[in-house]
Amino acid sequence: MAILHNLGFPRIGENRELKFALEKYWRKEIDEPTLLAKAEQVKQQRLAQQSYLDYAQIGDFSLYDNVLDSSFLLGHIPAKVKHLENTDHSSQLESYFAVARGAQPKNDSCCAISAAEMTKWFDTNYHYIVPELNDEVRFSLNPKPLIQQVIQSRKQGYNPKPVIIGPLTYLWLSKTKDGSSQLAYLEKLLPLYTELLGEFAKCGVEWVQIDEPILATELTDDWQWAFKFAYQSLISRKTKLLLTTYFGELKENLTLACQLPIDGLHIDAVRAPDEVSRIEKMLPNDKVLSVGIIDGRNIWKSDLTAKLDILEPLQLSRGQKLWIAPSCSLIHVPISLERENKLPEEVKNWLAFAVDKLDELQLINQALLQGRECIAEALQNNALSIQTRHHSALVNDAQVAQNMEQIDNIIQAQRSPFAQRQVQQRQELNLPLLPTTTIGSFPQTGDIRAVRKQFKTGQINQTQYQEKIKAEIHACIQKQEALGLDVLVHGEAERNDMVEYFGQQLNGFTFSQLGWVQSYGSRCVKPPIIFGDVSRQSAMTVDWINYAQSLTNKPVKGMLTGPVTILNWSFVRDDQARADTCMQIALAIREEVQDLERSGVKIIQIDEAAFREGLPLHKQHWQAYLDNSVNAFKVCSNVVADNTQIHTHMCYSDFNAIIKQIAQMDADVITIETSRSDMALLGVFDSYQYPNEIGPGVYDIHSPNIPSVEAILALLEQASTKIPVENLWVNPDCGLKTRNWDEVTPALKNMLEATKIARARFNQSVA
Ligand SMILES: Nc1nc2c(c(=O)[nH]1)N[C@@H](CNc1ccc(C(=O)N[C@@H](CCC(=O)N[C@@H](CCC(=O)N[C@@H](CCC(=O)O)C(=O)O)C(=O)O)C(=O)O)cc1)CN2
Ligand code: MET
Ligand SMILES: [Zn+2]
Repeated sequence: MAILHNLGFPRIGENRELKFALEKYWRKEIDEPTLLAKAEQVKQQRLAQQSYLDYAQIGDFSLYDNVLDSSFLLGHIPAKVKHLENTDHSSQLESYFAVARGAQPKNDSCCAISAAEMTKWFDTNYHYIVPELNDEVRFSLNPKPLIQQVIQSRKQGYNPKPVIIGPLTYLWLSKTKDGSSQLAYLEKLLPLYTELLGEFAKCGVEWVQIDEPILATELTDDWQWAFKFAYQSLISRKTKLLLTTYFGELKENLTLACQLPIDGLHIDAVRAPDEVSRIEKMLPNDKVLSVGIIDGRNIWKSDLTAKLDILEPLQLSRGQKLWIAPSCSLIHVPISLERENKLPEEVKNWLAFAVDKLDELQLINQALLQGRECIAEALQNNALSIQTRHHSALVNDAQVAQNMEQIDNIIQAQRSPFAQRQVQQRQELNLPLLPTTTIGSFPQTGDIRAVRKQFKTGQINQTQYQEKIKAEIHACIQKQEALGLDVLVHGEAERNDMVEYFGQQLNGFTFSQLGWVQSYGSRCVKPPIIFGDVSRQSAMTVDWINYAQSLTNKPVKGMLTGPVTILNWSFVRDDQARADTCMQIALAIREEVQDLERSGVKIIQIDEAAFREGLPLHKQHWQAYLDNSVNAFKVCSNVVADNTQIHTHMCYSDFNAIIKQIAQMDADVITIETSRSDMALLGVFDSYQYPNEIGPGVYDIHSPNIPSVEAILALLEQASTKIPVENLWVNPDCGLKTRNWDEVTPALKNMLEATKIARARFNQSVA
């Protein structure tokens, strides 16, 4: 028998209770105790859902983000929010949310607090709040909230295993403004970890889970050395340390990980199956080997027989020291299949969500304890379900296979050089210097969602729904005209989500009803499930765009989501190469691009928001991913005439390593996220002399703060030092769907005002 444990569990609540409570709290509709009571209910619910595990994780719950929680645990709180503490009550919630979301000035204070930077958690669609390191940093441990949870869970009869982010991963995720090494802060940080482990020991904690996922990335010598140094310094602790790695192979860090002075090592046996036996040999026998055997990143049922084939020999060699768990935290998958009643039965039988995965773990453990015979029936059913999936008629489409044969030819096609296209597009569009636009979505108001819900539940019919959405589009166009934007959008009111919306109209996709996965803070997504060959049924966006264009003389952008993003934000079939699924999607989007162009649309935006996030953690795999991703974009875009302008949009991206490939995509205009990082990202576009047009986001849409004219102007000035003014566009960071109109209207007004001033200045300097 092995020890069963988990690394992390979804925290948004089965009915997204936490999301709704947070948003009510932010709107000041509920007070802090009510929010905390709701959070407590969700915490209890998730503990109960995992009650049969040998250890209960404590500390993997969070009100916003667990990296931000770590910052508060370590007393690493930006100076700009410190004045919010020590007010009338002792809670840190106000400063906590101020870091996460920014805060508006109060009557008595001067300025708005901008939100901290947010970025992607490794190669996932989860976003964390980036800790900022500077000379002012003074760490000071604040263990109370965590310790209280440990004590409480023990009282409830659980065996708590606190989860913390390890010191190296914490620093690696942090950012120094001047680009100096984060490792300079390690010595300051380590005593806090020692102290924290001491606190855990005092309340009888046996095991602490310490997450160091950066061991699955390429580490330079100084980081490798820092690992040895750091864990050596934690050696005198009284609790045992389970060091967890996940999301990939350890590769050149494998020996290091096996030799660290820790008590147990968790490895991702799903993404790095070939390393398991090497690690088993290298990891000293007195240490726990925790095998992440169930896929925490995807939703397919495990092949239990194959899993047992891996685990049984390990059990023989490692005995009591074998632990089993999902490969990584389960926050990346939905909670439970049980209440899903609209999935096609056949497909549902192929799936496992978080609690179903823990059930699989239990079955596996039973077989390890009593032999496979004792779960013979379960194994048989499992094998049957795996088999039917492979042979199902739902999965394989001969027409798609035939279309895919053309793909190499399609990729070869070339548009004219950019300089030539630019001339034609300028004639065609006749836009002013610094054209202004937005990224696509406008506020998804409660009203719009309520109408969609009414349509979904049959309270209104399709015509009524369409009329309502048309009215929204109409209002949205009018507002943009009133603001004076140059290139308009229809606003995406008809889309529940930029990926789900397309998936719903493509063959090969299916959807859960309640399969929400946290993306950041209170925001969730319901990733589509790609189970079969993908193809387009009919036009997906053309009527909406044409309707919007019929209302204005300004150009309206056609708005599509690109294949790489659809792929990266879906649960993807694991029975064929991801690259092939990606190309199938690309062919479908290409057809849509053709239809839009034929209908007279002059600008088509193909969003590749998740382009960077899909980059493999190891460089060795980059080339294949990037080649395929660039080709997929070309498949979508190289079909249009030179005077049709192709835009793309990317967010949260560190483009340094991939600028060459972004240039190869050869979009006529790219809009990117830069404002939270103060245009730092633009340096790379400059040094590479990125030849095409660029719209660096001039304000942060993830914060409710309204950017001032001066702030926008300053960013524009900064951008103009890196990018030729003739090639600059002016736009927000990202889509506006998460904001409300009271935030959007004044923000865009300021953006346009700043543009006016900038145009006057730049026109002068050009003349
Ligand atoms: N897939 C994806 N990933 C992404 C992004 C993205 O846009 N999509 N953007 C970046 C940032 N991440 C984001 C993720 C989610 C949201 C977001 O706004 N999500 C919405 C849900 C969107 C959605 O599907 N909405 C449904 C409505 C779902 C709903 O809650 N309906 C209510 C009823 C209406 C209500 O009371 O709100 C219900 O069923 O009970 C719809 O419009 O139809 C949310 O959490 O609130 C924004 C950004 C990166 N990753
Ligand atoms: C996360 S990228 C968002 C792009 C999309 N067109 C929008 O404006 O919402
Ligand atoms: Zn975006």
